[in-house]
Amino acid sequence: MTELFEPVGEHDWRIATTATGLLADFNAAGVLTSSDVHVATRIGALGGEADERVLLAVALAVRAVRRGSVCLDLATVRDTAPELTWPDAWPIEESPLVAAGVVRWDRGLLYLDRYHRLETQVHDDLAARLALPPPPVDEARLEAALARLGAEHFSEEQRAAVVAAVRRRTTILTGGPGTGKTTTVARLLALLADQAGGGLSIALAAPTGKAATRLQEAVVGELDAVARTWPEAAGLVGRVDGLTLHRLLGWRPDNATRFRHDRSNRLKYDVVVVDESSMVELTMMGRLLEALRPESRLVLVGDPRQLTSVGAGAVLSDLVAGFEGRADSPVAALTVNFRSEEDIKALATVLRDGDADDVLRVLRTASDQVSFVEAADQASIEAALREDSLTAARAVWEAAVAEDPARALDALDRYRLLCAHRDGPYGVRRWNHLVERWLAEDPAVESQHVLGEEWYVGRPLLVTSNDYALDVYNGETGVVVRRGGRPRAFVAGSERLKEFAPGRLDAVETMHAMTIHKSQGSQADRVTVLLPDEGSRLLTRELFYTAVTRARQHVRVVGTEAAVRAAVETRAQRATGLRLRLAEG
Ligand SMILES: Nc1ncnc2c1ncn2[C@@H]1O[C@H](COP(=O)(O)OP(=O)(O)OP(=O)(O)O)[C@@H](O)[C@H]1O
Repeated sequence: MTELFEPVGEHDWRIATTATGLLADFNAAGVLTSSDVHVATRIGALGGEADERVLLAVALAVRAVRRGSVCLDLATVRDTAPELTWPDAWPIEESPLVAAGVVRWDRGLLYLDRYHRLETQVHDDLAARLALPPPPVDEARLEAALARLGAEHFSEEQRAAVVAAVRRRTTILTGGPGTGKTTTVARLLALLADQAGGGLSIALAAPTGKAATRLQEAVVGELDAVARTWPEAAGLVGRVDGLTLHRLLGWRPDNATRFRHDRSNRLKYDVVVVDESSMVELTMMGRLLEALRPESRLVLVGDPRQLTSVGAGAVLSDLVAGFEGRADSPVAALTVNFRSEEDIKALATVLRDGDADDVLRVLRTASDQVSFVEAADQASIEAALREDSLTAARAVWEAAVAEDPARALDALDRYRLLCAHRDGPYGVRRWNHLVERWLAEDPAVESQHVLGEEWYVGRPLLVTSNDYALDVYNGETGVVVRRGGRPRAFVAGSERLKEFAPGRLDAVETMHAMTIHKSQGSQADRVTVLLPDEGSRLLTRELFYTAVTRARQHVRVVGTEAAVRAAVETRAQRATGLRLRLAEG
């Protein structure tokens, strides 16, 4: 799908007034922004390249990175805007920019040098890990430990996955929600600790604080379950550290892309598990791989069908596709969903297969787990959303005025309204305002606490960036709760509820509604997915799949048939070379 902007006049900031020739044409047509043009022009000037076709390609490569790709596929780039006049040839190979290493031409893909280095590093570090001799395994011990894990709640594919993972230093454990990834990780840790005789240092990491907290809690809970048949298991595993990837690698105040741990200062952990790996961008994967000791174990866990990272790359889905068919593939896939209701699973399956008619059929089949509200105009959408959103907000508010933060946070996890956009008629901002208004108008609610007050009691919160000083992390959720007559903010942390004077938290948003991107790594009992209109450039199959799979008991889709079709038929495509490199291995 084309992403173009409509210049609003000759002074539009997106128009590069100094551009000429092809760059000016593509800028005026809204394909390139002025910053794409300026970066390409500057690179051309520094590298001695004046051919406007090469400069156009460089500007398109800058644009590609801006939109999440790692490189530019020149063979297909014309599809971006077929109506424009494109060069007949791309004289990239002879360009002095390639000779100088400013850009890279590799397997028919054009890279800015930084991304080429990153992608190559990720590939090479992974390849080096796979080439190491496998870790020693005490087979008799493994067999005895497997017997102690029992067979209950332990499927054949889960067993196969843990056994394969014990024998490898690197494992990629994939599966949709509820397929037992966390259960499998807990059992794997028990087996590894047993092999080592205890004393393993274990990090459970995730891209967001919320996901890291969830992983840690779930693993500890699963180890308790394991203790029913193997009482020593939890003691053998010992302490597990749940932390964000930024924290694991050692965040540095002076540098946003470098960390304290790197190739010269490796991580001390024996085992590093990374959950929600689909959200890990190429840069972070590169930093993680270089910081691991070669002999340590790495377990990447995630669902490759979910939305990719915000930053460039699609690492998890590249790894899964790139290793397909390779004898040394470290991928272990879990396919059976044990948690969601049957109809939600059916919807996720047809979405994965990508037939819009099937998706519509499942949506329209009567079910108490899946419903479809076919609504196009704002009044009908508001009418459809009001009751559930208000009921959920009121439950949070009631617990908050009752001075009960734990109940308020629990109420927050019962329901989620998900939007694709932040702004506009289908955006989080508008729906947050609407729910606040409904709450204020509700006779059961003390309205003075809602309208006109930033820190009103019952305000649900979403933390939007890591704050190491306050110990709050991106993705964590909270509620403003009354305490001693005053509002206090409570955020759910890994081990405890964290309490703050409200004004101290600055990177928070109201969370009556949430973007689908931000919802990754969390689930709620009931989920409403508000689809934007079919022209939205955010509408993709991956987005829709991610939204639907957040629901445990009920998912309601609100939108039009055209929007459903557009979502199912549009793939979130990113150009990367990682899967090609891996497939060649
Ligand atoms: N083999 C099994 N038989 C029955 N129930 C199972 C089995 N494996 C896991 N479960 C249960 O299914 C639920 C989901 O498991 P788990 O949380 O490990 O999945 P997950 O893949 O980590 O899900 P998510 O990514 O959504 O958190 C849990 O309640 C777990 O106890």
